[in-house]
Amino acid sequence: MHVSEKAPAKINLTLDVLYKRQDNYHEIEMVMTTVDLADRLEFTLTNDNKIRVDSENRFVPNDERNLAFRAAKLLKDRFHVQHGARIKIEKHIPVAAGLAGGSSDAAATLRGLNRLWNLNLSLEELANLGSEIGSDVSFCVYSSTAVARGRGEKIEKLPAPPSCWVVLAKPQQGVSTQSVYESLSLDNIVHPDTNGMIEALHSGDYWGICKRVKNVLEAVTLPKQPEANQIKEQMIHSGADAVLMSGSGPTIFGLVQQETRAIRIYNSLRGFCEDVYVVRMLGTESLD
Ligand SMILES: C[C@](O)(CO)[C@H](O)COP(=O)(O)OP(=O)(O)OC[C@H]1O[C@@H](n2ccc(N)nc2=O)[C@H](O)[C@@H]1O
Ligand SMILES: Nc1ncnc2c1ncn2[C@@H]1O[C@H](COP(=O)(O)OP(=O)(O)OP(=O)(O)O)[C@@H](O)[C@H]1O
Repeated sequence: MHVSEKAPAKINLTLDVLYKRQDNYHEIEMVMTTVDLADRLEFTLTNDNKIRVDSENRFVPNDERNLAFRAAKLLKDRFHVQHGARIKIEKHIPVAAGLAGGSSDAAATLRGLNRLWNLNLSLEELANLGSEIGSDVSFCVYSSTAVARGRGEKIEKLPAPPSCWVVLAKPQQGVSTQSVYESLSLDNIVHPDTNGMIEALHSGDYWGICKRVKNVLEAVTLPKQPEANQIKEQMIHSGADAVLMSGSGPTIFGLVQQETRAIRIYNSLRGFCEDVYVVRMLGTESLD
């Protein structure tokens, strides 16, 4: 028996850091949505009581370090599941990019195995379990549009942004999320207008959304990433409606309404950046 799940990439429309907590995580507030760049996962029921992951990607481990493996193990242990599963991951989301690829695979695994193993858990229960794996996993369980608070696990759903094109470009040099948070200076942060962004989403105001995109982690990552700066400048120069770094980076995304302009931006980046994509904004659950 097989089931399959789509694991979409997320982008941050805002990312704000409020303070550093006692547990060394940061209290954050961020508006996130999803784009139609997705990994595909297939789950096969096995009788051997084992979990096996196969990602066929040299940057992704297939053992217990894989976030999909950890999600499967968590479900299996917590609910005393006596079956096994083979998890095949077809990677399309670039790795260590700020697009929550691993978190989305973990979330898709929670949804997929919930079905394969007939556990009948709600999305809310899966999202709570997901927070034990990583801060972005709860959001990825819903894979819609939401404001995330706490360390990222408190999710309040929002309407999807108006339909548009999203150009994504990933510089070659990756970043470590942990070191980005550690290097952030909490003085002099210029905070995003999160409430304004939430209102713009409620009223379907595309230009209001574009005007308010902001990520405070850009201040850490961009000075160390000349390629990301070059991509940002090129996207602005080529007429993107809004340009921002996603998550802790280094991927830069641009929002565009017109397809012809999205393709022009894509072509202008291809000369110096290998990882460039043009996809549709998703924003709502479309997980099949
Ligand atoms: C940058 C974002 O991707 C934005 O969505 C997330 O905040 C990070 O999500 P993630 O990769 O799932 O993060 P985790 O695997 O939970 O944490 C990685 C590391 O990031 C730091 N971290 C993460 C989340 C948070 N609210 N505060 C933090 O300081 C911690 O040092 C942690 O050890
Ligand atoms: N299923 C997976 N897909 C991708 N990376 C994975 C997976 N499982 C574990 N990893 C490891 O996690 C690390 C981060 O990968 P990921 O693609 O999730 O980063 P990211 O997009 O920056 O995440 P985030 O935006 O949540 O910080 C990689 O170094 C990779 O080895």
